[in-house]
Amino acid sequence: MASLPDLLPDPLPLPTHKLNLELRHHPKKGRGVFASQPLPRNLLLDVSPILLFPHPEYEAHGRHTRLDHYTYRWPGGFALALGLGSMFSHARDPNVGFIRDVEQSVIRYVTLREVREGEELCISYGEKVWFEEAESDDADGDEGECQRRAEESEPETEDTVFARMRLGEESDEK
Ligand SMILES: C[S@@+](CC[C@H](N)C(=O)[O-])C[C@H]1O[C@@H](n2cnc3c(N)ncnc32)[C@H](O)[C@@H]1O
Repeated sequence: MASLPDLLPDPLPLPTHKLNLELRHHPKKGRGVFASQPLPRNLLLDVSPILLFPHPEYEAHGRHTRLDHYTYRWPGGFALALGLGSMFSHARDPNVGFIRDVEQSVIRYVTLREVREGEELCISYGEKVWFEEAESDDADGDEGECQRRAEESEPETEDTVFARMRLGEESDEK
């Protein structure tokens, strides 16, 4: 996950996005989404359409490929978030929550608290992840941090609880 072709610019600005965000490469995490501007809490960051792989097709093919690092559990199969949705790194204390909208076949990503300029935007993939979690001070120090120090975090309330909708919450596999 860590390799990035030499010719790709890093960081890569996302000028067509309405917010000032960019993709940055981390040696252990691979690419992730960073805020290039301060963001308020409860801000809709992205509405990512999903591509659904029905169970039989996924079990026969997708499960055995890199796709399996990206998919969300979804009624009827597994879903790949198109666009920014597939680029968010994992954090145990995420600053972004996601809501699966099954009817519209999209996932909405919303900030759970204020985000500083330069902070990484992370969701929670769940309790059990399938990779060795990179420490926030591995490479970028504070710049790569998804988590604020506890004293700076807002207390969890009912409207932040959707961050607990884990990627693969119904499964032991993810
Ligand atoms: C949904 S993808 C995220 C985008 C990915 N980083 C990329 O460059 O395409 C999930 C993968 O990112 C990596 N990853 C995400 N969060 C991580 C973390 N906190 N520590 C280490 N690796 C992480 C893992 O390799 C994981 O399988």
